[in-house]
Amino acid sequence: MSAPHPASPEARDRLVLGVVGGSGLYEIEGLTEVEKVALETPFGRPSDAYTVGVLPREGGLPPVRAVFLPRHGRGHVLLPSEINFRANVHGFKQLGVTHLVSVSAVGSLREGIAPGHVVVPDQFIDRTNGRAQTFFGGGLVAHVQMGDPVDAGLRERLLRAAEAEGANIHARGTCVVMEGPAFSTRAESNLYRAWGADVIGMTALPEAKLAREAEIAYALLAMATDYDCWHQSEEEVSVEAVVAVLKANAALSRRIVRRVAAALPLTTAELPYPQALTHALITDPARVPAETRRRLDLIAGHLLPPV
Ligand SMILES: CSC[C@H]1O[C@H](OP(=O)(O)O)[C@H](O)[C@@H]1O
Ligand SMILES: Nc1ncnc2[nH]cnc12
Repeated sequence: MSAPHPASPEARDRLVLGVVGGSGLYEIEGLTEVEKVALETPFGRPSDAYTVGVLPREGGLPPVRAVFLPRHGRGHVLLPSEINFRANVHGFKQLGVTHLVSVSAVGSLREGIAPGHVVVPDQFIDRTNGRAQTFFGGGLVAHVQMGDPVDAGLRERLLRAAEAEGANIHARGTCVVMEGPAFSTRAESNLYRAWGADVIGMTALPEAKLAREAEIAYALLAMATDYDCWHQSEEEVSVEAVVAVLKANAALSRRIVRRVAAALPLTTAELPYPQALTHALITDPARVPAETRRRLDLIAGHLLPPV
């Protein structure tokens, strides 16, 4: 599926759903007209080939275009620190994705969030280090807003879908994103709890920041798998425990994604996405090097007047 340039009225109107699958979610169900698309981007190669197809919509509406990518690659071969988040998000943008649902396995930092529960966070705390956080640089500077890092409309749809699936839902929450790959120490886990954080993962950032720069609406479906290591009477987190819960979580997250797709409107007029770059660029366009213009064309080309 080739996407029209984002500056074209067609691209800014057509709603395309992206899904990035985390631990345990390496494919989604119900896609038809399936095509595998392997892409290169100016930022390198994404985690895997994208699966592009359509998902059914309810109410007799035509199906919605959907694009899936397993974040850690097929067979879960990439560490969180090895994921090329820029390439992944750029690839979604190339394929015309306007709304991105990110599914992630997280540890719970709260008694009331039990393994198997679903959290739809509205805030993040960034504890990653050394990851490329931006598409910008090389002579073009932008600062996007991150006060509300999650798209309100898409969050609402995730919540409604999770509710309809009978999930145990937490309608908001703060997600700490750590570098990993080792899980937290007990002192760190208790520190994050004292900061007011509710869940902890390793991948939602810089994914959410890059989606914002790419003007893609982003929301996180955080599937709790364990109590990390702070809980006095629960087993400390282990991959074995996470994987056991993940199996059930993956089935639930697939059903939630299908419900979100089924209820999506036809166009972005009804479910708008962030025009995050409109007031974010600060560089004098005349000073932007030609090579940087080329590299950032898909992300910012619609806002750079020709020189
Ligand atoms: C297998 S436990 C740790 C691993 O799981 C989560 O991955 P994802 O966010 O892609 O679901 C967590 O962030 C770690 O990468
Ligand atoms: N306890 C935990 N810490 C960080 N990431 C996780 N993903 C699943 N459980 C986790």
